[in-house]
Amino acid sequence: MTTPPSGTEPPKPHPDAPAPGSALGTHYSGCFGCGVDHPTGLHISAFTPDGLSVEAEFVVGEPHQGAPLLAHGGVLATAMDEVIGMSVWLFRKPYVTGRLETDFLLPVPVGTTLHLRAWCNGISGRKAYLEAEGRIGAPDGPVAVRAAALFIEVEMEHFARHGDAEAITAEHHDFEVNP
Ligand SMILES: CCCCCCCCCC(=O)SCCNC(=O)CCNC(=O)[C@H](O)C(C)(C)COP(=O)(O)OP(=O)(O)OC[C@H]1O[C@@H](n2cnc3c(N)ncnc32)[C@H](O)[C@@H]1OP(=O)(O)O
Repeated sequence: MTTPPSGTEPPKPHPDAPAPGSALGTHYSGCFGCGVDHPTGLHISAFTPDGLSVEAEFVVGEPHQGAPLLAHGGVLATAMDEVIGMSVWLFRKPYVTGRLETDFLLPVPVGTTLHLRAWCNGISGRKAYLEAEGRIGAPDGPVAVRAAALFIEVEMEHFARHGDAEAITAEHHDFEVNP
């Protein structure tokens, strides 16, 4: 379910994608993954090297423990969800996570800087097929976490109907999507 149908091409950069090297802001200051105002969130900040993928660092701290001095798997899955969500926004449509598969390959000690990367393998209709990885200590360090995801395109109305779309658009004018 997270593999694109055969024949699906990897996407090209959207004409309005941020320029290569651009930092990506938070989509909502209260977001648990990237919100700058979240008191206990992951505070992930990211950039895009190429308008197609996202890179970020996540420092695993004591609030993220599962076993003593080791990261909680659910926190690591959240970090994967976040960078994948940031990467699919490069295509300038709102998406939500439909399915998120996570492989935990190595324990991640508190104090680790996890180097995250997310990219899109293809978009078919409303479905975007994405992957992410988290490497320990360096961009070419050992892979500790891998994720594959299916994100589903929604209308902005999804956030208004189920949540508070105005809170997003008030902070982030990129989200004033006019389909
Ligand atoms: C403004 C931007 C803000 C960005 C925020 C990013 C935050 C980070 C990412 C997240 O964590 S998002 C929060 C967690 N996710 C959710 O809350 C989504 C909850 N689920 C839903 O709202 C709906 O189930 C969903 C919008 C995903 C789909 O409902 P729909 O009624 O619009 O579509 P439908 O159920 O017909 O599914 C469309 C297609 O996707 C497929 N699909 C949907 N969910 C699936 C699933 N879980 N696994 C596999 N396939 C799935 C479905 O089979 C179908 O395939 P086909 O077109 O081939 O028939």
